[in-house]
Amino acid sequence: MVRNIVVFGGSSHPQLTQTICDHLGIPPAKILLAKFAVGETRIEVAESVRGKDVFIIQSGGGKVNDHLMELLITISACRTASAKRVTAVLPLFPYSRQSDIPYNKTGAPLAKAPGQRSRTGTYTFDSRPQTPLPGGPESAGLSNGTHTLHHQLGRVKLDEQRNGGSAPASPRSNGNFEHQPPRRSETMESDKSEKSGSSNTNGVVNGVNGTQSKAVTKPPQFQGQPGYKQWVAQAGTLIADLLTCAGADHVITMDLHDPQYQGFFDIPVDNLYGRHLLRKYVQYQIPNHQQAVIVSPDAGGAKRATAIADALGMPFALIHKERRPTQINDRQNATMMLVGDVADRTAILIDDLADTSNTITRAAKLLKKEGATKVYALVTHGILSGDAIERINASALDKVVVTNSVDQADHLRRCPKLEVLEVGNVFAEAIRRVHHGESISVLFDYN
Ligand SMILES: O=P(O)(O)OC[C@H]1O[C@@H](O)[C@H](O)[C@@H]1O
Repeated sequence: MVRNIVVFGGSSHPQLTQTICDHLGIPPAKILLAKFAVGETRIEVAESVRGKDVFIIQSGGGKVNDHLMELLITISACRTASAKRVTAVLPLFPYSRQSDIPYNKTGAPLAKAPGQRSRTGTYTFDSRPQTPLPGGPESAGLSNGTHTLHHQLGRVKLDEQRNGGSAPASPRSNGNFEHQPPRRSETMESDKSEKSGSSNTNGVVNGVNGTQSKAVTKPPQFQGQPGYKQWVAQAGTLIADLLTCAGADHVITMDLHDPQYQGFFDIPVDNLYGRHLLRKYVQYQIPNHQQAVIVSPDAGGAKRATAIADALGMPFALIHKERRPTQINDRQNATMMLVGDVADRTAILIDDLADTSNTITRAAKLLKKEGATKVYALVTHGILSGDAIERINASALDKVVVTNSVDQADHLRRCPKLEVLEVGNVFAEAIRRVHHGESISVLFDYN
């Protein structure tokens, strides 16, 4: 039993809080988690935290924004109630996929404005916004791609003509854009002149009483320039700032989507590894694992997957997500291509998280097509939002193994292919070591 420590659990995962407290030999501290009718979060810390080492357990997933707000308010409450230190324990760190480039399920920045598709045609993640260069695009050597500035402008003009409008901007001879001067229809004359006056060609209005007043010119409408992306939020820094601003002194988490996200914080962040659990599962639960092959479903996860393959001396394969328009042949599944050999082997997909499960189910389809006899997906964070469970049930996946960094009770009921690994003991040990000021590097030792 550890002393002078207080562990609170948010509403995201009460069962994990209980498991952690059981390992620590203390009961979860009393806290009232409620809501006003309007939906605002209301917190009451129901026991003293003065001079105590406080740990607050709250995971991402589910109602992620509510959980985050609940965590921030609880941190703040403990801080103002004179806690000695406040540690936020986030088994799945919310918003960690938005630490750098904005995320959507195709991996592309969320940069398309509604209706922009028709203007930019086959604009893809790999297409760079083309910076206009002096001397025109051709002379600047931009004409070798299919998405040259002129090509895009041509499309814009064509679309505008079809729609009966005019192009939002016209290229000058040097390839730059300029605002078109406001047309007559865009000028708004003063009420008085509208009612009783007339305007001359200089935009000067003659009033009834012979006085002259200037026409009020409507400011030109803002028009995004073709080839430039809309501004998109990068929430990672904001979330880091919110946690520290609320009063967190320390963060404990697991398998951050981007490990470099730790650098966004100016407080210590312990990023525990879920891969130990995944590796042990491969080693002890998958028959003839030495003949199996570890597969990363994308290049971003290759390091994570090769760590397991190397530790167990297993072969490795990679699925390359092709984001550019490409020729589809036998070795491609629409936009996925396998690099490596899985024929007549068990394939084991390793990933940090499954949200919609689109990635792992599509990867499984490709692997079976490439001759894999069985496909496992081993994933640290089983978020499994929306119809992810139905997708898994209908997929070529034989088994999906996740940790309980996110509550899996409902998922387990609905998915016969699902198996859950316990992370409560890992977090309990990290909390114990942090509390006693012991090194936690042993939790990072891989072999
Ligand atoms: O396809 P879903 O399950 O929605 O998203 C999971 C994927 O999105 C990535 O960020 C993860 O690393 C994983 O590869």
